[in-house]
Order: sequence, then structure tokens, then C-alpha cells
Amino acid sequence: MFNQDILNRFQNEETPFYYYDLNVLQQTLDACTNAANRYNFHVHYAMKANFNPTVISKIRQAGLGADCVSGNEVLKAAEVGFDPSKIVFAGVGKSDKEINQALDLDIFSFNVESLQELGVINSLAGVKGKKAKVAIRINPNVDAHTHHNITTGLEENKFGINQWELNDCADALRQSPNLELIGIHFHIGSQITDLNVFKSLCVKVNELHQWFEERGFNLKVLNVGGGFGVDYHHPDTNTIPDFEGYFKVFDQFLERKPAQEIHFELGRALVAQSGSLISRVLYVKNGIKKNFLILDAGMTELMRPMLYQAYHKIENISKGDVAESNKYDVVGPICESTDCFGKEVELPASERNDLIAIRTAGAYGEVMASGYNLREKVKSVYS
Ligand SMILES: Cc1ncc(COP(=O)(O)O)c(C=O)c1O
Ligand SMILES: N[C@@H](CCCC[NH3+])C(=O)O
Repeated sequence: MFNQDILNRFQNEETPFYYYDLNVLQQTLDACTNAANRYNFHVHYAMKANFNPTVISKIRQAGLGADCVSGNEVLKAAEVGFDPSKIVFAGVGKSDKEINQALDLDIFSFNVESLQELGVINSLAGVKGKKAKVAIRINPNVDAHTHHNITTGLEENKFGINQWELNDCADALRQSPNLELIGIHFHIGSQITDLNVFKSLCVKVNELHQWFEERGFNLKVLNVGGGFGVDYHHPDTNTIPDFEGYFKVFDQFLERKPAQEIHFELGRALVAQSGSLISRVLYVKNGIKKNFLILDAGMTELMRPMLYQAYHKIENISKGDVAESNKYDVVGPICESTDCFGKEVELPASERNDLIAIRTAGAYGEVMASGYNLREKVKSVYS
């Protein structure tokens, strides 16, 4: 990924920064849209994964819709040119202000996460003399077999409406003149690599789809969310996720009516491999039990390893393949003991000023950066 031209360019940049390889991003988008088009599936990009302006503008140009989780994401999506008819808005805690902003934009759908929220959207739409399009986000109680902290579709999770509330939900919809039910929505978790999980989701969606049809609701949309994972261990040899295999599962196992639209909300799978966090070694500290590489990037720039014990491949891109290697705990400068990107990482013998790449950082990296310790906002570089 890092040829000599790029390395020369990096030498002149102040670190740390996010590097986005826009070719990788384009290849990923092409692979996704080609596979989705084959099945006539609609993909909305989950903006929460990365709302860097250059990245989202490329995604918009690829023709995807936007899946938003806050009023500001909805506004940003519209501002960068996503057609409001392709914007959906999920989230367990939509404020009145956020709902009103989305109503003003006439977005495609509110993915509603509680009975109470249905009532609030009905009232706010009524005040504006509008009919809001809604999809019911149902908690399907399907185990995503991913990290506990990024599972969203189990009964213990706060997301979506529980199945035992669906009768009340159907009654509320019948009594809400300012709502139009367009579909049902699911999202069971993130970084899912076992496709059987999606098969189980399809079985559940079919069951709940039928439940609504039996009660006289004609669903235009089945939205199965996102969650498709990437290979954090092999960013160079398994760069583009197998979108074809992923969509095929839904084509095979989801029962859909001829005019019905199938919607997806992919985030990580589209952007993760195109981004790396680039930093410099500030100090090498050799201890009795441990050697530390102290970087100029920390948990304030990339929080995933500290928050989820997530693995990211770490490379010394200044040294390349040299014979002598050492084991290091690769840490940041932040005043927290958990500020560690990886323990006992095998790297070439490293020195002050070497450039270190932390790979597969294009999703939930830059967007989760913080200003803790009064750190500067992290910059971006593109090629
Ligand atoms: C409702 C919803 N849709 C889509 C996504 C995108 O997930 P991912 O980045 O795993 O594809 C998320 C995040 O997990 C989400 O909460
Ligand atoms: N932020 C998480 C994913 C959460 C997805 C949003 N529900 C991660 O870095 O893996």
C-alpha cells in the first residue's frame, strides 16, 4: 500500500494523520455497487463510520444513499448532496429538534426505535401538516457473534422495538394519521464475519415480514441494516470484502415480494481498508520486562484498540523488511495506562522518527477522535 512516492510524501507531513487511499475506496465502492446492482439491492452508507468530507463525497458520487444517526449527520448528508429521498435516520434518542430538521428535509424514512418515538414523530409531523415515512426498527434477538460491545440486536441491547411490543406498535400505527409505515428495519451488530449470522437474520425478517402482512400492512421496504465485517489481519491481501457472497445470502434466504425494495446500511465494509493512521515514533523505551514504542498518536486519534481491545495491524513503514526484529508494546502519549495500540507487537528494530502505520483504520477511526489532553484535531492526507 505504501510505495516510495507515498513514503516520500509522508516524510514531509506533520504526524499523526489519517491517510486515505482513494483508489482502494473506489475499488471497494465499485465492488459493492456492482454486486448490489446484480440483485437490485439498495445500499445506504452508514455515515457514522466516517464522515470525512472527501470520503463521503466519493461515496455520494458512487450513488449510495445515507444512513444517519443524528440530526447533524442528516444535515451533513443533505449538505454534501445526498438526495433526501435516499436518507434514512435511525437512533434510539432522536430529539424533537432533530426530528423536525429531518421532517423539513422530507427524508426517505425515520427508523423508529420505540413506541414513544412513534407518538412523538406523529405529533411533530402533524404540526407541520406532513406525513412522515417510518420503518419500525425491530430487535430480532439474533446473536451477531461479534464483540459484545458492538452487538445491537439482542434483548439486552437498547436498540429497536421488542417483538412483544409489536401488537401495540401496529395499533399505534393505525391510530397515527401523520405516519406512513414503509417497512421494517433491523441491525444486529458490527464486524460480522460469519455469513451464517445473516442467514439467521433473514429467517427472522421473513417471520416478522409475514406478521405485518397478516395484519394488513403492505411493506415497501425490508431494511436489513449493515454489520458486514472486514479482515483486520490481512489489509493487503484481503482488501475488498466479498460483497458478492454477502448479498447472495440475502438473495437466497430473504423472501421478498416483486416490488419490494431491500435496503442495506453498510459502514465499515466500505471504508475501513482505505484508511490508515500514520504516526512517528517519538521514543523507544527499553525496559527489563518490556520494550515500548511511544508514538505521537494515541487513543485520542484511534480509540478502537482501547475501547474494544480491537486488533489493528501495526507496521513500521520506514524500515520495511529488515532481518532484526523486536517485540514492543506500541503506546501513545496520552495520560492513560490503556493508551496502547498493541502488546508484544513484532516489528523491525525501530528508532525515533520511524513512521508507523496502523492499518484498517478508515472506519470508526477519525470520527471517534477526541480532544482529551487538549490534543489537536487529527489531519488527513489523500492519494
Ligand atoms: C442502525 C445501524 N445501521 C448501520 C450501521 C453500520 O454498521 P457497520 O459499520 O458495521 O456496517 C450501524 C452501526 O453499527 C447501525 O447502528
Ligand atoms: N464503533 C464501533 C462500531 C459501532 C457501530 C455503530 N453501532 C467500532 O469501532 O467497531
